[in-house]
Amino acid sequence: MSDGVVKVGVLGARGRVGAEVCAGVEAAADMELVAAVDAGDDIAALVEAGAEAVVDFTHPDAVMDNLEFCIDHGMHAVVGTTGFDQSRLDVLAGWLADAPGVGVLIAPNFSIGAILMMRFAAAAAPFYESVEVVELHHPTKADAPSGTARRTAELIAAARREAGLGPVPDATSTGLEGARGADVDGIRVHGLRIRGLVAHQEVILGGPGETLTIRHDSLDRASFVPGVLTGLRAIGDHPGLTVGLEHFLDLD
Ligand SMILES: NC(=O)C1=CN([C@@H]2O[C@H](COP(=O)(O)OP(=O)(O)OC[C@H]3O[C@@H](n4cnc5c(N)ncnc54)[C@H](OP(=O)(O)O)[C@@H]3O)[C@@H](O)[C@H]2O)C=CC1
Ligand SMILES: O=C(O)C1=N[C@H](C(=O)O)C[C@H](O)C1
Repeated sequence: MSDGVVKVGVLGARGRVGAEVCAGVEAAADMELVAAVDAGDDIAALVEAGAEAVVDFTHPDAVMDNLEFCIDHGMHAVVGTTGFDQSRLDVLAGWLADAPGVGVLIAPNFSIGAILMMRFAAAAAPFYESVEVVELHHPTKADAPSGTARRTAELIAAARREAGLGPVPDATSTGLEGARGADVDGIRVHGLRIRGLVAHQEVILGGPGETLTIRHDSLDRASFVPGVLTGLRAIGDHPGLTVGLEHFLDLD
């Protein structure tokens, strides 16, 4: 980074998103792709290649070991891989406390539209009695519900609490288990897995006589790349743990 060119390593480089990220880094004038690592490769290649910042789009089961390695070796990390609950974030914060100067960005979604969708949903939440989240993805997705849906539900729940709203109305009903989706912080989240889809989400809010639907569609994984590059450009100046790309964007 000293000469203004970030030396980047990518973990999950042969995956659906990782391959797009490699192409984006190679096309960026202020970055150099020094290591492309996938399952079965030696992660030490990142150190040997002199990577300053590492992008991780791997798997929820792999990402913590990868991050421990990166932090131990003084490399910043920009992470799209999902599966981060509070206990994982606490572990990361603990590792980072022993690695001054190292920055890690965890972003549930790198697409600008998804970030705005979450923001709009949180802004609308105090005005509606009812709200549910529906995420729709390709059937080879590793996790359910999506990281974005979890984060959206948490943001909505926080906005409702802040506004003094009670629980969403829902008669205690009997029926098939699962029919009402998952409960994330009191907000119902429904996951659909459909061949042909990429990554999509609707937030449906309702009050007396009206509904508001906020929808975002990632139609191509290229939608995640500009956000990843933004994260790579910013992470060296943000030591410690950052959750959400919105902290590196000028949205106000
Ligand atoms: N935050 C965001 O904006 C986005 C996040 N994601 C998330 O990113 C993750 C990856 O998604 P996607 O690209 O679709 O998944 P893919 O399965 O297409 O790609 C993951 C790649 O990582 C490889 N891999 C697995 N373990 C390791 C490891 N320890 N080291 C290096 N490489 C490894 C896999 O190899 P193999 O197949 O052999 O296991 C595969 O090539 C998921 O958690 C997904 O939810 C996805 C899109 C956007
Ligand atoms: O696996 C995916 O594809 C995606 N994962 C992320 C998530 O779980 O939110 C981001 C986006 O939805 C695509």
